Amino acid sequence: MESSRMAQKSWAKTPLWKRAEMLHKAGAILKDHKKPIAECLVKEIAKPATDALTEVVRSGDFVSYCAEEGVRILGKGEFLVSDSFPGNDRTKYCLTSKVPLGVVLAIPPFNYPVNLAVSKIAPALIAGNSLVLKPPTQGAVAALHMVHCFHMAGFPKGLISCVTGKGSEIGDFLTMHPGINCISFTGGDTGISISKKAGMIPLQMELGGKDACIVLDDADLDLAASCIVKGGFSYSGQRCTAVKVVLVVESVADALVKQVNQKVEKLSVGAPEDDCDITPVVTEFSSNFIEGLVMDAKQKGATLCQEYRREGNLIWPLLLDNVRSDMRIAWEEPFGPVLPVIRINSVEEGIRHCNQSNFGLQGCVFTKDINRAIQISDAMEIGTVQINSAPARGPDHFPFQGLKDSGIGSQEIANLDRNIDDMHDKLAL
Ligand SMILES: NC(=O)c1ccc[n+]([C@@H]2O[C@H](COP(=O)([O-])OP(=O)(O)OC[C@H]3O[C@@H](n4cnc5c(N)ncnc54)[C@H](O)[C@@H]3O)[C@@H](O)[C@H]2O)c1
Repeated sequence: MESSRMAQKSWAKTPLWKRAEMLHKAGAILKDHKKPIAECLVKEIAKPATDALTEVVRSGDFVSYCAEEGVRILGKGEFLVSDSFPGNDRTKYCLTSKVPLGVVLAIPPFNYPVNLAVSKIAPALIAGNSLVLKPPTQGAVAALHMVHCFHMAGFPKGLISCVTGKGSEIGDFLTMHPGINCISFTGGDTGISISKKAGMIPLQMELGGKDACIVLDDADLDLAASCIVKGGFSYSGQRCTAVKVVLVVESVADALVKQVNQKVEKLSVGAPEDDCDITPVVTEFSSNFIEGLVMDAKQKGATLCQEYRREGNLIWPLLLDNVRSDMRIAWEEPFGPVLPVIRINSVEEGIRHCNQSNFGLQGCVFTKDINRAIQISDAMEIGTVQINSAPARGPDHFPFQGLKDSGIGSQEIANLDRNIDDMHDKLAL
């Protein structure tokens, strides 16, 4: 904490163009080291090999993009005159510019230990902050390699510190430390408890989701089924933006379920090294939790479209049809390759289900009627709605944020000028 505080002071005085130059260098080095870092992701979090490489490359690109946008956004200030407000003559002038917050604590989750770390690190650094990174337990080795790339680019060590350890053991020390000036967290409900414990500092929270996919009777069912399978089962469903509940109008439900099932049968199940679609989920605890949700739904009468199968932490993809709202899986986030389908009698019923959730991250609507799609999107109380496309974060420069228990603030570079995580407005009167 002390070295971070000291390093930040001189970093804030480093010219903006120089900060950008170093970030560009770090982005390039990160991409040069994509293979060893991706190998860590494969071993540590069972991410399929190709996706692991994509995560590192996209992270390198994001660092460069941040440097570029940062120079533009932070290079500007504002000039105000007093007579634009009633009752004032032109006797006062106001100059504003952005200044850094200080030490930013960055806590990413296990599912994107590199990308979701970099998406906190790069905006914070370009804005003149220092970083204390607490990587997830699973993914810590990949994160250490990634931080090493920043050090190789010439960033002083104290500026980016990586503190490994279990969140349950070192989390409180870090999040409640008086030397922290901002917390940028991505993860589950832990974020809610952190927000209650943290002091009076800016918080940015990207938390869980229960992304609903509403399918109307006029939808292109083949497209909807492809997006549901991609959205629901990529990285074995361990994505905040995974489709986590399908709400389909009864008249097309049989046809949709049939098409989704046909695609589910084709998913490969096995090792991440073999680039299988479905790989083991992250922990035994997680596997047991997913199994609990499946068994609860089964007991209460859901239709299991495939046989439930599990070997260790490897869970075969499963579609659960005829799920009802008294089942846990209708509301809880499995973070695994199991996807509930709720049949609805009207679009309003689908919107109601979506809005009753305590989450409000993303969702999607499938219909050929774009006017209806926009009206439904507007009615869904969530951060982002995808029309005729699966929920997803990105491209990485798009703003991304959750409502309700899904988060506070938006992390993206497009919002750098409005984003209190990385800087605040300084007034010079
Ligand atoms: N909204 C988003 O952008 C987004 C993106 C990815 C994942 N997620 C969410 O993340 C969750 C899955 O990730 P996870 O299992 O790693 O989440 P998690 O909340 O268990 O852990 C997230 C991070 O918090 C740390 N942590 C744990 N206890 C802590 C404590 N007391 N103090 C400080 N840090 C602590 C963990 O070590 C990890 O680094 C899902 O709920 C998913 O929806 C959200």
